[in-house]
Amino acid sequence: MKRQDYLKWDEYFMGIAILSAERSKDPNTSVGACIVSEDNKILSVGYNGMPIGCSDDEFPWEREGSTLETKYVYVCHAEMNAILNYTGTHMKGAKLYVTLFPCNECTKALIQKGISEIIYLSDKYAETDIVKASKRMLNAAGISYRSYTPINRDVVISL
Ligand SMILES: Nc1ccn([C@H]2C[C@H](O)[C@@H](COP(=O)(O)O)O2)c(=O)n1
Ligand SMILES: [Zn+2]
Repeated sequence: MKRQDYLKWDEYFMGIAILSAERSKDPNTSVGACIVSEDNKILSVGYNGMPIGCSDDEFPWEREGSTLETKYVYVCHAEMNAILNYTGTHMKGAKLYVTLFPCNECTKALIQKGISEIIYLSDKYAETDIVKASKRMLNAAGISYRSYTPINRDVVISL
């Protein structure tokens, strides 16, 4: 009889998004993303981080202060990195697994790339206009989004 406690697709791909987030240097919010084809092949992964050539040690990670001394104007979002890291030709019909609901800017890019479903872990900024704008665009574009249902299981990786 086959193993019964294998990871189901949602668990596997959200697990990869969570693991990808562990690469982030953001001290407040680590985000991971995993883009998966219609037939459950991983197309790309990403996490939030500074652009290539912009040192993690020199660019700011502050949340508050003058605009140029906060992270927001520099950091690449996990979803944007996942899109940009993809080296294939098309992602039409693909799904996005992401640990935090996409912002409006990433949502525009996800729509334009043909993403058909978003599965997210946290929606902690749901009350912000940024996320409200994302949902408005996703609703208009007919793209579904759903909250990942945790299975309350620990998967331990010893490194
Ligand atoms: N969907 C998102 C939303 C945000 N991010 C990044 C941008 C920042 O590095 C961090 C949020 O920082 P906070 O304001 O919570 O201190 O997460 C992303 O990659 N994807
Ligand atoms: Zn974004």
